[in-house]
Formats: sequence, structure tokens, C-alpha cells
Amino acid sequence: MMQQPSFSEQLKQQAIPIMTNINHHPFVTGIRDGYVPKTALLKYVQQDEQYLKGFIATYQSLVDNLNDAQETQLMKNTETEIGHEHSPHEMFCEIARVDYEQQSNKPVGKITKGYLNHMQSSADSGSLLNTLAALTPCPWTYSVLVKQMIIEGKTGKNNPFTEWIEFYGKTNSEDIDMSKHFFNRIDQLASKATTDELCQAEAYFLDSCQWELEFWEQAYPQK
Ligand SMILES: Cc1ncc(C[n+]2csc(CCO)c2C)c(N)n1
Repeated sequence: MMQQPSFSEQLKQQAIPIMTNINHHPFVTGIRDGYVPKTALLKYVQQDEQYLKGFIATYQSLVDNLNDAQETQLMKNTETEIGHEHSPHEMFCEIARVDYEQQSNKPVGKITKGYLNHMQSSADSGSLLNTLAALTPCPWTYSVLVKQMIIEGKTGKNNPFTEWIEFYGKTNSEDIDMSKHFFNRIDQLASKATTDELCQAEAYFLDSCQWELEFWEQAYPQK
């Protein structure tokens, strides 16, 4: 008999259309091909500075709500990774020839706010499964898109984004792959969840994937 795919495999399958749109978004193809307009890089950095603060806040509420010491330690280990996201912002600023220091504390845009509210509402739902489902697309979509670029051989001295691609390629290496760790935990929780709970978690996951797409679009509108 064919084995039923795991819940996390089902989530990834459901997200394929959104992931395809992300991979074809001009911001992402620009990184792959070595040119993104300065205005887009700037907008991204300004919004992502705000986004990271919110991501860390939601992650913190997740850790605070854990009641298992071992799991708390595991999640805290992952937490130390999150603080290192400023260097990709510095790379974008260098490429755009703008001062990184001037880019923080800009007003939070509509999409950034929407995405952050969505993540926080997953934590407020009181369900670890929902919270992990809402947080995972952040590391997962980046891991998928950079892996694709690395496979296609888009890194090299001709591409100014090589360091950026390798940054996310590295943070997603086997031993510290955050999305893998989150997906494993999601599968454990899913095995004890009701159908309704699984539906809810799936919606949190897919909405976050859609917000990831909107986030690129916010910085570099296609219209
Ligand atoms: C909108 C947006 N989505 C994802 C990331 C990437 N990212 C942010 S935190 C984190 C986890 C550990 O570093 C990862 C991969 C980003 N910068 N901005």
C-alpha cells in the first residue's frame, strides 16, 4: 500500500503554486541574474528591518509558551540563528550604494504589517502547531529559492548577490536547517491533531507563503 505523505510534505505540495510565483518574481530572478534596481533593494531592506523585529517577537512568544524544558532549549538554539540577518541587509545596501545605518526605523508598510499581524495571530491562537506553521515559510521559502539558484550555478564572481545567496545557503545547511527542524516538529504535533486543527495549520502556512510573495512584490511591484 502507498504510504500517506507526511503532513509537512502535504504543506509543501500545497505551496507549490505560490513557490513557483516566488521563484519567478522579478526581485528573485534579479538576485539570480545579478541585477535588482536600487529602489527595490532599499525598500526591501527598510521593510525587512521591521519584519525581523516582528519575526523575533513572535518567535519569542512561541518559546515563552513552551512548557517542555528540552524543547525550550532546542528552540533557543535556533533563536541564536535569527539575530544574524543584518548582514544580508548590509549586502543589499552595499550593492545599492546606500548607507545601511539610515535604513532602520522607517515606517512599517501595509504588507509588512499584514504579515506580522498574521504571524502574531498564530501565536495568539495558543497553538504551537499554528505558530510553527505560520513561522516556517520564512526560512523555508528562502531555503528553496537559494537552493535553486545554487543548483543552477548562479553563484560566482560575476553575480554581486553571490554572498547573499551563500548566506542563506549556509544558514540552511543540514545541521542547522531551521525549516527542517520546524517541519519535523510540525509532523510530530500533526500526528496528534484533529482534522480541524490540521486545516487551520495549513491555512496559517499557506497564508504565510502568500505573504512571502507579497513581501517581494511590496519592494519591487510588477505592475
Ligand atoms: C520577509 C522575509 N522572509 C524571510 C526572511 C529570511 N529569514 C528571516 S528570519 C529567518 C530565520 C533564521 O535566520 C530567515 C531565513 C527574511 N529576511 N524576510
